[in-house]
Amino acid sequence: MSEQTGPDPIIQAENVVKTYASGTEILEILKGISFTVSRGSSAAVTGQSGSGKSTLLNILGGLDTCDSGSVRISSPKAARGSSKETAIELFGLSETALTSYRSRQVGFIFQFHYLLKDFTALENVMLPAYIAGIPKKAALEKARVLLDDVGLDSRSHHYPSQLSGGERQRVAVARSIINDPDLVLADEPTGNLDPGNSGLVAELLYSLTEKWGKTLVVVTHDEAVASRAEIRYVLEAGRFRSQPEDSL
Ligand SMILES: Nc1ncnc2c1ncn2[C@@H]1O[C@H](COP(=O)(O)OP(=O)(O)OP(=O)(O)O)[C@@H](O)[C@H]1O
Repeated sequence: MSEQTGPDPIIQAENVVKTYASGTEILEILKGISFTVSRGSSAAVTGQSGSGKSTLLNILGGLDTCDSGSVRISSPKAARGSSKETAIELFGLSETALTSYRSRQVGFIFQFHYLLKDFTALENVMLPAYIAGIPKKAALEKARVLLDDVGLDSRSHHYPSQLSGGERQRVAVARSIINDPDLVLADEPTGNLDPGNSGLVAELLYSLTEKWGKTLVVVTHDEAVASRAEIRYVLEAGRFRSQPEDSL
């Protein structure tokens, strides 16, 4: 177990346990993980294939649930409008509340971009906002600004098949923040890219914290991506190594 405590934690995870059943066997993937991530910081999770990195990220994103433990996600102080802390506990949250959490409070970037092939880059970026109830015109305008920010304004009417791998992933980055989440979770975001495009996407990822004030948790095998994080966690045999590597 390893723990980092910051002044304004956005993630506070305690004793997170996750098992999977495989036939008659119970696989204990996460064996009681505790950690804190400060608002506006970046954290990288590395570890061997199968060590449970995606499982952990999915739990943080409300895409999967843990067997026991606690995962608290707190709201920003400014939004709270008072000094009283408000945090949601993901463990045990209803499916409806989890859906709302996934849609509004967290942005996802995956190894495979999951852009919808029949929609343009602009439409792909705007869709989560539209689905969340923002009127189409306003959602399109927001998407246009974000595509500009990721350097793809000239590609906004291109379909995914007309974009390069790196461009598709930049669209996915823009899409991840269209609903202005505090937290962005990225799972192997450069896993499908050549080194040049990986560098561009890594630059963009870390600008999420530096320019937009987001909190970034990235799972990666890419040392160039992991080395830029403020905190590094290494998953090993269901636990974090005793101390994060290269913590600032
Ligand atoms: N739904 C499931 N049912 C059973 N076992 C699962 C399930 N999902 C994941 N696992 C197992 O849990 C372990 C952790 O998987 P996970 O995808 O979190 O690893 P990872 O560290 O992200 O791996 P990689 O680096 O290869 O993506 C693996 O052994 C995997 O086979």
